[in-house]
Amino acid sequence: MPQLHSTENCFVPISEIIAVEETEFNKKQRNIGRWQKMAKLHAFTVYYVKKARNHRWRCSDATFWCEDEHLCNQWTQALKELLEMQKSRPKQLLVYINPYGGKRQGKRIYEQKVAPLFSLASISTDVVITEHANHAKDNLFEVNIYKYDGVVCVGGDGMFSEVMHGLIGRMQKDSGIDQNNPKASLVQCNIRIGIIPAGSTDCICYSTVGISDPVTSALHIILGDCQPLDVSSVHHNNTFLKYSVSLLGYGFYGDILKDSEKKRWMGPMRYDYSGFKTFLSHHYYEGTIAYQPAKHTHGSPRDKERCRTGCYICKQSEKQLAEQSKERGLKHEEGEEEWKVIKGKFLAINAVSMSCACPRSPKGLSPAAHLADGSADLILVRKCSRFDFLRYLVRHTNQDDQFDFPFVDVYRVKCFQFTSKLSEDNESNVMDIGKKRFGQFCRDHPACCCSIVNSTWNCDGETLDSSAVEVRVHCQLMKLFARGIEEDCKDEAAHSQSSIEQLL
Ligand SMILES: Nc1ncnc2c1ncn2[C@@H]1O[C@H](COP(=O)(O)OP(=O)(O)OP(=O)(O)O)[C@@H](O)[C@H]1O
Ligand SMILES: CCCCCCCCCCCCC/C=C/[C@@H](O)[C@H](CO)NC(C)=O
Ligand SMILES: [Ca+2]
Repeated sequence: MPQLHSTENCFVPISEIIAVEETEFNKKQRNIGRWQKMAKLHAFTVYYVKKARNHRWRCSDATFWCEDEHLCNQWTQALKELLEMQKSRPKQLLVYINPYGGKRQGKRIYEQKVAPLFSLASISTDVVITEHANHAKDNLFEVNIYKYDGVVCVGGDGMFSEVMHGLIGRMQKDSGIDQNNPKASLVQCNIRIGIIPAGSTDCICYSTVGISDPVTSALHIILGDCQPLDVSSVHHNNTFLKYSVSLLGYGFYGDILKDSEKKRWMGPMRYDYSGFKTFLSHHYYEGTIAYQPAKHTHGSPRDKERCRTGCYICKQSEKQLAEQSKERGLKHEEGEEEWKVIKGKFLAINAVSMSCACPRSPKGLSPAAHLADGSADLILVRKCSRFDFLRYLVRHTNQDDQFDFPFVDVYRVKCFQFTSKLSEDNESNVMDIGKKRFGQFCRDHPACCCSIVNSTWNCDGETLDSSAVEVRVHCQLMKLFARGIEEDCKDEAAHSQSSIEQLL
């Protein structure tokens, strides 16, 4: 009876095999004398995902060989057929590379680390190297997107945002939905986006995969992972401004972004420089926030549990969404629910639809936020001393609870509106013109850092023009090639049922 031998003893679920290839078996590689006397050997190599520490994935391989050519072919054929049955895997991808994102390494990263893996997995690609901002977004309105199984962006959060706007915008256009209507039920986008991180913050990649690593992300794309994602729409006066999936930040994060845009030449360091400058300036802003609590979801921003692969809370929201679309026509009760109103002076107003974990802040701005529960966490940091604000910021980087301060409030919301004091004054026409012209800072208290100019909104790394905004979370509006952060990758692999070892 002919036997199959292998170079490695390993246990690999079919779902984690990248490719199977016939191999030239090189006897010289094996320094065992008796092999020299053997008849011609036939071999095939299985490329598979090896899970390393900290959510990092690598491509590993094991070669199997035997003397019987027929047996070897049967194995190769059977494995290839099993791979063909993995229907969620992409075959054709549209790739956009921002050559100027982050440390300007996007093109090199794609060519050296990602393209060889896509080619190993027999994925065909159309690659566009962007020539200017909005190139990818505009292009997505022109190409036949329906022939692709997914769109990949190589760059940072800003590049992802472009691709997301292109895809969501295109879906609404093709379905006749008016994006300017803040109450419109948007059409879900089923074409998945893959992110190859090559930016400065890479928060969306980190929060959905657990690491910013191009090879890991490429492997998630190859395996055909699928992670639904909440998207917030931002409007001003019935005009659509932007979509957001990570941070919508007014005050501190808005000011950092505005300052850092002038320092793009610094690369990722610009955020540290502008962060320090903004921290020292200690500006706070007056305004009114009205929000509707997210009553449909059971979680709370103060939960100890985190959103992880297969998250129960996100699954519940998915079920609710499916029920809602079945009952289409029966309008749901958003308008009837009560609005809560908060007025105050704030150093930062942050609304996050996901944790916003990134290498700078590994647990994120709201560690218990969910990727796909149809809600955002609204974090209000009220006027406090510089020292207290520093304590708050430092808690983004350690294990302590960043919401455990008397000057920080957090709410899980499904929609909110913000109006700055300045625009309220403007609208009610009681604005003192002298204030507008001369006083950048509060004339009553010159040293109090109370800014009577508006801050701007940082929307996933892009500045918005209006300070008054209306924001609504659209549950699971789009999908990524990701699976959320895994609890413990190694254990999961060891417990999987479908494996080569079982087949052997
Ligand atoms: N060829 C290009 N030239 C100039 N700008 C571009 C080009 N291609 C894309 N962009 C724009 O560059 C902006 C920033 O890119 P990207 O997000 O990749 O890097 P980053 O800003 O360094 O990283 P992060 O967003 O993670 O902080 C994007 O908003 C995108 O619109
Ligand atoms: C004195 C210690 C201060 C440490 C403060 C660390 C906090 C860093 C938290 C960064 C969160 C970033 C959230 C993501 C925002 C992105 O959308 C955006 C675009 O990439 N990035 C930024 C920096 O605005
Ligand atoms: Ca969410």
